[in-house]
Amino acid sequence: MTSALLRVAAGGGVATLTLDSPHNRNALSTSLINELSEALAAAEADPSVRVIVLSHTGPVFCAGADLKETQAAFDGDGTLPVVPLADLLAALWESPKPIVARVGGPARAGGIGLIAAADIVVCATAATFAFSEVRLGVIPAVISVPVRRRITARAATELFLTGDVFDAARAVEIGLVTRVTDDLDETVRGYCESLVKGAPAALAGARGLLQDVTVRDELARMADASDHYFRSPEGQEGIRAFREKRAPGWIPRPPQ
Ligand SMILES: C/C(=C\C(=O)SCCNC(=O)CCNC(=O)[C@H](O)C(C)(C)COP(=O)(O)OP(=O)(O)OC[C@H]1O[C@@H](n2cnc3c(N)ncnc32)[C@H](O)[C@@H]1OP(=O)(O)O)CC(=O)O
Repeated sequence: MTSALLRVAAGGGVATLTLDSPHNRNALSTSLINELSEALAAAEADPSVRVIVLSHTGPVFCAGADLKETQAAFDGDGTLPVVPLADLLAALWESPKPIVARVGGPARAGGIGLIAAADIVVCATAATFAFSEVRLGVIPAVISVPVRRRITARAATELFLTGDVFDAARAVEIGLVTRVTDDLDETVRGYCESLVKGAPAALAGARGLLQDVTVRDELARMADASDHYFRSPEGQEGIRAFREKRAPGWIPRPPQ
């Protein structure tokens, strides 16, 4: 399956799902999320596929939730992508097949959710990361579910609260990324060659050792929390400011 937003290629036991919406930095629209979910299900159902690679075209791995689509939802003409994103992250987390992420450039917010759900993450030296949600008036709710299972609590606290950009070396240090290299394709190929040597049922079982059964329920709860913040006055101001390319104007107020 190849569509307007996603390219799918298979060969040598590897299915590569390539985010292909470089004009908006592979932002996670509902359509792209649904296409990823369908391609993931197809790869899982195909016995010739032993390993799944998440990749991208363009300079950016993934800019997180599609903030322009989000605005359309506020205007009554669209949907928020957080519920389908929660379902996609649950499916990635529970997949019986190993997943390798090939990250050639920046990842932000929801894009880091995809990375955290992968088993092995190979990134370029120039890749950068940020949990930018609080700067937009929203929270890293859905993505916190896989991310908190990868990185230390100290790092999650610092990075979720500051929203600061961090580099590839820091991403390895905190456990988000497996390997930093400028030989991205060769390194990904090497991991895939190792993974296809494993017995399929044993690989699924080994992956299962690292999965915990609470993830799907937690993701559903976090999708509700995320939806709340996206629709809040702060969320709407942050996203409007992004669209209008200006700094948001936060109005201090007591907690709700
Ligand atoms: C899942 C949950 C929350 C979220 O995910 S909230 C989303 C948070 N995402 C961000 O804060 C990223 C915003 N984007 C950037 O910071 C930068 O674009 C970039 C990723 C660092 C790339 O920079 P670059 O300079 O290469 O590109 P431009 O900024 O010039 O963007 C080009 C083009 O793409 C549009 N765009 C970028 N990001 C998005 C986006 N997220 N949604 C929609 N569109 C995006 C940008 O507007 C430009 O378009 P033009 O029309 O050309 O202006 C919540 C939970 O976890 O629960």
